[in-house]
Amino acid sequence: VSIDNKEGALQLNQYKLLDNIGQGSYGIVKLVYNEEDETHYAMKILSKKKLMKKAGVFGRMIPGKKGSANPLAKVYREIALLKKLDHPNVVKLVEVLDDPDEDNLYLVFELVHRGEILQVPTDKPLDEETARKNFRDIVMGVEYLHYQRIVHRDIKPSNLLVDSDGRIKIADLGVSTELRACGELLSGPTGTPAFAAPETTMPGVHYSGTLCDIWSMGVTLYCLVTGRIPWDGTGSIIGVQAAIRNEPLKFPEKPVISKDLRDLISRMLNKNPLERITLSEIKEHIWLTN
Ligand SMILES: COc1ccc(C(=O)/C=C\Nc2cc(OC)c(C(=O)O)cc2Cl)cc1
Repeated sequence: VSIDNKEGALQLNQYKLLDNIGQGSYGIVKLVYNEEDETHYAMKILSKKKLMKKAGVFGRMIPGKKGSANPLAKVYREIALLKKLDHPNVVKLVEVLDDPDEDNLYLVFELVHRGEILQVPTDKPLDEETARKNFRDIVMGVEYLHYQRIVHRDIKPSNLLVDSDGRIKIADLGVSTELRACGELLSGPTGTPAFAAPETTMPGVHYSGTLCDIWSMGVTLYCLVTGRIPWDGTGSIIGVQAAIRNEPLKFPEKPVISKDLRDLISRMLNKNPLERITLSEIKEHIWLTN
């Protein structure tokens, strides 16, 4: 990876780095311009040191030594898997730039032109017709990920990107933390507290990752049509988790939410994962089919 400073803009190989377009716990996402194919992309910049800490291994990375228990091997395997994912409602990883001697890892994704679906909180939530169109895309994308044995574990509006023809692509496929293979039971809190299922907040409780994604989709759908999160427990993480576990779901007076949509959201936000609506049941729900 050659880094140089052509006329003040940072250049990585054939990519000219432009504005910051995304920011999160994972790092940053920059708009980049590929001079070879004259196309813009989104480049997510990850720190290997941070990844290693998250992968639970400390100390120095052994650069390129064969067969070494290279702590980033897991991350590289995950990236290789993500490169194979191909679905219209999932962001497309096109290239990974990695210089063994450098701390940064650069993931190049196809640019999803209109960016995040909605900032929360907002006083301009989506109308139900738009939310229905968008949610159909989200359901298809999540169904594909679950089929590929990937549990997202951090579904929320900021990870839902809108492309130029209004279609939704799911982002943050988990490479910034350990791979999510569903089927295996998971434990421990992950993702964003306000969007995390109650069962993930109980210490030592093992839970099914796919059912947690359904919960997060429910919180996300609630956000899309109300502009707010359902439980905000005075802002502290413990407060949010307690509210999610104990407080009943309430809908605001305004905007008015249809009976069918309230029914669907309530079934996705069932605090008991075993009673929660499943993906195939969601696909048959009257709010999505009528
Ligand atoms: C206003 O115009 C805009 C156009 C595009 C964006 C944008 O792309 C933002 C984030 N992007 C991403 C984030 C990811 O993780 C957190 C991943 C991933 O790791 O899967 C992939 C992508 Cl692309 C923003 C504004």
